[in-house]
Amino acid sequence: MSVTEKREDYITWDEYFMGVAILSGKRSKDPSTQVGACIVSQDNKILSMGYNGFPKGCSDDEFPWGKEHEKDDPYNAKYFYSTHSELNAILNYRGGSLEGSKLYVTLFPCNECAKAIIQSGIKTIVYGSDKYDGTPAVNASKRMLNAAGVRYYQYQPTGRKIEIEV
Ligand SMILES: O=c1ccn([C@H]2C[C@H](O)[C@@H](COP(=O)(O)O)O2)c(=O)[nH]1
Ligand SMILES: [Zn+2]
Repeated sequence: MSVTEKREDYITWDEYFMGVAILSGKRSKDPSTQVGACIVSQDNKILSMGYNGFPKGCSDDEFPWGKEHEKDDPYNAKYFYSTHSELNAILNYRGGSLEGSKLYVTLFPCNECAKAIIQSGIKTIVYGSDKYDGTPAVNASKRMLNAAGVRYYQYQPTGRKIEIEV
């Protein structure tokens, strides 16, 4: 029997782009927090993706992944070295302007990412976790995003399970 009706259980744009951001985060080698990002145009085209990791040439096997020495020995902790997923997504874009685009990201952007987001022209952020809400970095981020008129809202999970075999 041939099927002629349109499928109705296809995923929404938000599920699609947050799903891509989550999948991108699966590339991260960070043992504690994996973050993925996906930048989308106003007409729903994926422009760029990124995840948190060390810059090119900085070996995942040689640079430190720990965070416990953050205060007493920052040289041997990850924070000086990891490029955040949002910044990687912005830097990975080779097509020109990101003006008016939308960012899907699995963790609320820090203050450093907020600066890059604002300056690149991204106008909307859809974020997943806000686990660092209330920290100085996220407070500063929200302060700048609010001042710059960048809209942000938390992704509401639909509970849909998407299984892929790779
Ligand atoms: O805006 C952000 C903030 C953080 N990240 C990355 C940077 C690190 O690799 C982890 C955070 O590690 P913790 O162990 O949770 O401190 O997340 C990011 O990509 N974007
Ligand atoms: Zn950041």
